[in-house]
Amino acid sequence: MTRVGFVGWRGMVGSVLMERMRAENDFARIADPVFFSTSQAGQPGPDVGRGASPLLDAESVEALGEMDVILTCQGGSYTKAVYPELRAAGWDGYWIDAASALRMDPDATIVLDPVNRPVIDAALDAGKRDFIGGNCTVSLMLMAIGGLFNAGLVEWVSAMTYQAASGAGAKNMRELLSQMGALHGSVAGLLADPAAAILEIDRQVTDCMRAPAFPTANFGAPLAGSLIPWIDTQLENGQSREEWKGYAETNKILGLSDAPIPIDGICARVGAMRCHSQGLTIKLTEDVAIAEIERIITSSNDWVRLIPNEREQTIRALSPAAATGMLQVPVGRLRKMNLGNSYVSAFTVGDQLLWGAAEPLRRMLAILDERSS
Ligand SMILES: NC(=O)C1=CN([C@@H]2O[C@H](COP(=O)(O)OP(=O)(O)OC[C@H]3O[C@@H](n4cnc5c(N)ncnc54)[C@H](OP(=O)(O)O)[C@@H]3O)[C@@H](O)[C@H]2O)C=CC1
Ligand SMILES: N[C@@H](CC(=O)OP(=O)(O)O)C(=O)O
Repeated sequence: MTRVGFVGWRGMVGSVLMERMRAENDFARIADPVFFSTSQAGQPGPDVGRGASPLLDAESVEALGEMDVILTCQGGSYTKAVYPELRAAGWDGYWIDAASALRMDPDATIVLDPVNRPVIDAALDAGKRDFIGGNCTVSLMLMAIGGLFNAGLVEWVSAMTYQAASGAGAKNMRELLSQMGALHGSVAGLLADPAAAILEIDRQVTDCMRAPAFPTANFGAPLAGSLIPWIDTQLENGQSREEWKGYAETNKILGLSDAPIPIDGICARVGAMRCHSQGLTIKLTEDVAIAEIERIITSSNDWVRLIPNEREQTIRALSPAAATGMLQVPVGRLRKMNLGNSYVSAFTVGDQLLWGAAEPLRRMLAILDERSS
């Protein structure tokens, strides 16, 4: 690959991407990595092994138009503003994007290559140029149980999610910690006294959480010590946009949009930092033994980790505390449900900044390199 332009590289998702690219020595494969910024043009860019060059203006269609590939983690507003102008100016390079803006565009492909490499290859063969990372919750669900979909064993899925603060952005992660600190601070004296009444501690914590001074500017509601059962905007059918993405994006990723598999559930924000968790009810197309389901899941990609459905292993390995910062995607609590033999439960956890955001983009760049060499 010759000229690859990076936009949004210093944000939260972009920083994770940079870390991963450095760790995998990806920059060695790029002849000319070029770094852009919407706010710091002219300042020194990152040194990825060739010294630091000045940042270019991320809003300059002329400078962007020089790139063979543009990878952006800058966000949907940026994509909506810059992408149409760039294409209108005749740019026909590859556009790789973390934002949702272009995902459902008919010409765009949602990338999650351990699950949909054939869909990506077919799009490249057809001359497609837009490759977009999927919604974090969807990508993590498919990293966990994509094998069952690809084996044709899924009739429908209900996904109940427990999503981390990071999905809402860096400011929200800070706000979650501020909320935690405020709650602790409101009862620190009582906590130090083992004889203090727990119901008094609880009353003061609740008062703190409901007080106008409690920091909720970003979430709009308390998250620490509570949860928020709504993510993203409201649709007319009563779904949240995050819930809608579960159906629309899963089927697009799998190339099933003509005969979509029903997927629905409720998405909730919880006080985890950067790992999304999901409790899944899977209706199988046939009665398959749990051992066979486990075999299909474990053999579906190199990152999924089966956690036996036992208490000790589950509480040790199937949690945001265990999965954060890891590329492995643990999945467990697999069992047949009382609902009938073709109903299986599963619980999965994954780092939403890795497979949920940066990793599929990094790998798409590697696929372009692999196919060009
Ligand atoms: N957060 C998530 O979980 C996910 C996000 N996405 C997509 O990625 C987009 C970016 O998300 P995210 O990385 O969380 O956004 P950030 O707010 O962390 O970063 C976005 C941009 O803000 C600018 N910026 C301004 N001040 C700072 C600062 N102090 N430190 C770093 N950057 C700063 C940078 O652009 P500049 O250099 O131009 O000023 C940066 O690229 C989202 O809008 C979304 O579309 C996709 C999947 C998951
Ligand atoms: N909406 C996700 C994060 C995200 O950025 O999703 P998307 O890439 O689909 O906009 C969350 O809050 O957890």
